[in-house]
Order: sequence, then structure tokens, then C-alpha cells
Amino acid sequence: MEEIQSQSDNNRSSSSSASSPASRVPSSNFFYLRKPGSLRQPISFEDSPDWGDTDIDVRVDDGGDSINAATTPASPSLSKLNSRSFPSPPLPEGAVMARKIAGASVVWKDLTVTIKGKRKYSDKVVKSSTGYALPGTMTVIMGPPKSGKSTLLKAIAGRLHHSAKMYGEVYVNGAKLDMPYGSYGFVERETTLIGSLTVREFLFYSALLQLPGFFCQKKSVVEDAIIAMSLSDYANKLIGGHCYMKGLPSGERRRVSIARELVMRPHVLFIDEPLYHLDSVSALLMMVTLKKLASMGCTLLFTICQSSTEVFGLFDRICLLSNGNTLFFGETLACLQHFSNAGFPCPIMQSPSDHFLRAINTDFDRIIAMCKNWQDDNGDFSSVNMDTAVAIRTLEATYKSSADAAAVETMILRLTDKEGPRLKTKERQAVLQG
Ligand SMILES: Nc1ncnc2c1ncn2[C@@H]1O[C@H](COP(=O)(O)OP(=O)(O)OP(=O)(O)O)[C@@H](O)[C@H]1O
Repeated sequence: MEEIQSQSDNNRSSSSSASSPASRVPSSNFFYLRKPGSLRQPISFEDSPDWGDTDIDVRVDDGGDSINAATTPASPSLSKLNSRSFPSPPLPEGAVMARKIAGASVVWKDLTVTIKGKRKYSDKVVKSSTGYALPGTMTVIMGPPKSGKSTLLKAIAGRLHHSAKMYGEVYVNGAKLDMPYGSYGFVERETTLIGSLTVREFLFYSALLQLPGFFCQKKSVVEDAIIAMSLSDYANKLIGGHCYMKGLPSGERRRVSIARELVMRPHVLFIDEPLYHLDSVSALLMMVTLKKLASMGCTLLFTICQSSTEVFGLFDRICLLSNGNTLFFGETLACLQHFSNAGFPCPIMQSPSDHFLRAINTDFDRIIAMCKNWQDDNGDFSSVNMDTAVAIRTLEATYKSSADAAAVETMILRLTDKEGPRLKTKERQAVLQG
């Protein structure tokens, strides 16, 4: 543990500048005025800074599309062992080899979920949802409370409660298989951390419990996770948080729970409400950190109830749910256009996320009814002059017949057309190593 400590000190001095507020904000213009499609370029995984020791084969199709990526074992010894057992096929001409974190493409098609109540299965909690998440991007499932966001996320990750029934298909790298152990991470909305350990100790013990492999590898995955989650300044601080000890601030606690999943070096990371209970500054820092993680190649899929304009500008794609129905799936900027096309343009000076939720959250009808008498004198709450139920129906119908929906279908056909490299379980590596 002393070794870990000294390494952490070195690390702290070398990375403290990296986590200073000025350097936390990317220099590029990332707000939502970004050009549509600007993040659609194929992902090359070539310029990832922090995951240099993650061994990845990234294979580029003849068409130049590098959506599917596969892992190779994480140590030279394993590499040799595996190359003996499973000789890798020769790479096609023009293929790119890089040693970076590899995301995986995730597709969900016609996903419907019902949940069993006391006697029978309930109405559908998620209704025929279709969408996808690509490596190197952040895809957000957004909607009002109880719209089915968490249920959809769990269904895609294969983590539904046994009382739930799922219909439809989920593909990972084009294959209809469950994601193997260690290939993905799932961060619950509320996680339990061990308050009597420091952040570094907690992550180290998590790595010991979860990962096969040698000690030195585990140290490096812990340090990588600390850097990836911008936790260098907190690495040697106690997590705390019980009645006798003041704990880390909630933003840092949330980042520790994400870092715990990162020690597995997942290809896909699912997070239920990463901004849960965070103030606006912590929320922005969290999202910038996640954006950096995505830019290394990881596929990020998470739920969010609401976001500020700056945070909204960081998302790549949005799946908008209302009462289990998908009202839109596509790029964030296209979502604004979709609302405009359906007759609900976003007013100037209003956050897009507020506008979307205002239009589709039926609870607003009650507020407007409550305030009917004095609303005229106190301004208008409503940017959507229509009954919310009608707005939802209009948005749904507009989406179903839109070019966006057709583009999603086409993309899904492409992503499921042929199988990409299979993700490997971390357990199997342990067996091979032993
Ligand atoms: N295990 C369960 N048992 C019974 N009902 C459930 C279960 N899980 C979800 N539901 C119901 O499914 C609906 C959608 O819940 P879900 O948690 O997916 O929504 P959400 O959009 O994530 O909401 P919130 O943001 O408020 O958590 C809710 O009406 C909820 O009561």
C-alpha cells in the first residue's frame, strides 16, 4: 500500500495541473451550437492520451468505418498466450492498429419492457424503443420522471429485475449476445462506497476483487481510472460520508463510483443519472470528464432527467422518452429541429432540455391549472400552447414519419448487418492466465 501511496503522490504532482479548472474545460467549442454531424466522423482511437496500456485491435472496414473494435489481452504474457491459442486473422489492407480503449457499438431494436406487479404484468414501461450508441460518443436517454429511462437503460445492459419481461433485440458489435463479464460497466443511481478508505485504496480494493491479473496491472488500472475521472486531487482523501466524518463532495463521490467501474476497462459504460443530486458546476465537471472518457473511445450511454444548456451541448445523441414512448432518437441538434418541425420551436434564451421536458411533461398541465388565475399578470409559464398529451402525440407522430427515424433504421441495418469482433470476458483471461 506504501507503494501505491508514493505513486499516488507522484501522480498527484504530475496531474494536478491537468485537473486545474482552466484545463478541465476543453479548448474546442463544444456547446450545442456545434455543427450537426460534426461528431459523426469514424472513430480512429489513435489519439487517446490516457489509456495507452489498453491493448486494442481496431479494425477498419474497407469502407473506412471503424465502428466495431475488439480487445486483445492486457499484458504481454497474455498476449503471447492468446496469440498461441487463438491466432488472430491477418488484418485487411488499410486496417489501423492502435493501442487504445475500444468502445463497442450497441443497438437496441423494438425494445419493449413490462413489469410484473402483484398479479399480472403491467402496461408497457418501455414501448418499442429503437436506437444505438457508438464508440467514442455520449448517448443520453432523457425524459420526465417515470418515463422509463432507467428501465430502458437496464434492459439494454441486460440488468432488468427478474420481475420484468423484455421483448426486442439488443446487439453489441453486431452480435445478438449478452455482454460478457467485465466488458461493460453499470453505475447505479445510488452506490455504496466505503467511507473509511481513501479514493485510491477503495479503487485498488475494487480492482483486486473484480480483476484477474498481476498486481502491477491493477495499480495501473487504478491510476488510469483516477486520471480519467479527474480525481487526482482527491486520490488520497478519505471517502468518508458517515455520521462522524465529513465525506467527499457529492460530485466527487459520484465520480468515484464511476471510477470503480472504469477499473474493469469497460468497452461500454452505462450510468443511471450521472448528475443525480449534483449542483450545476459539479454537473458540468462530471459531463466534461465523461466527454473526455468518451473521446478515448469508450461507448457511453446514460439517463438524465434534465440538464443545463452547456451540459446538453456535450451530448452526441439523445433518446427522448415520454411514458415509455420514444419521441425522438438522433443527434441533439436534430432534436431541436424536430421540435420545431412539430410546431414547438425552442424559444430564444431557453435551455433545449427545459424546453423538451416542458413540452412533454404532463405535470406542467397541473401547474398551469393551479396558476391559471394569476398567470396573466405574472407572465406565461407555457412555451407550448397546447395540451401536453396532444403535444406528445404530435411529436411521436412527427418522429415516426420523419427522415430522422428512417436514418436510424438505416444505421441500425448497417450496424447489425455483420458481426464485429466479440467482446471477451475478463474471467476467461483469468482462467488462461492461471
Ligand atoms: N421493479 C419495478 N417494479 C414495479 N414497477 C417498476 C419497477 N421498475 C420500474 N417500475 C415502474 O416503471 C415506470 C418507469 O420507471 P423508471 O424508473 O424506468 O422511470 P425513470 O424515467 O427512470 O424515472 P425516474 O427518473 O423518476 O427514476 C415507473 O412507473 C415505475 O414505477
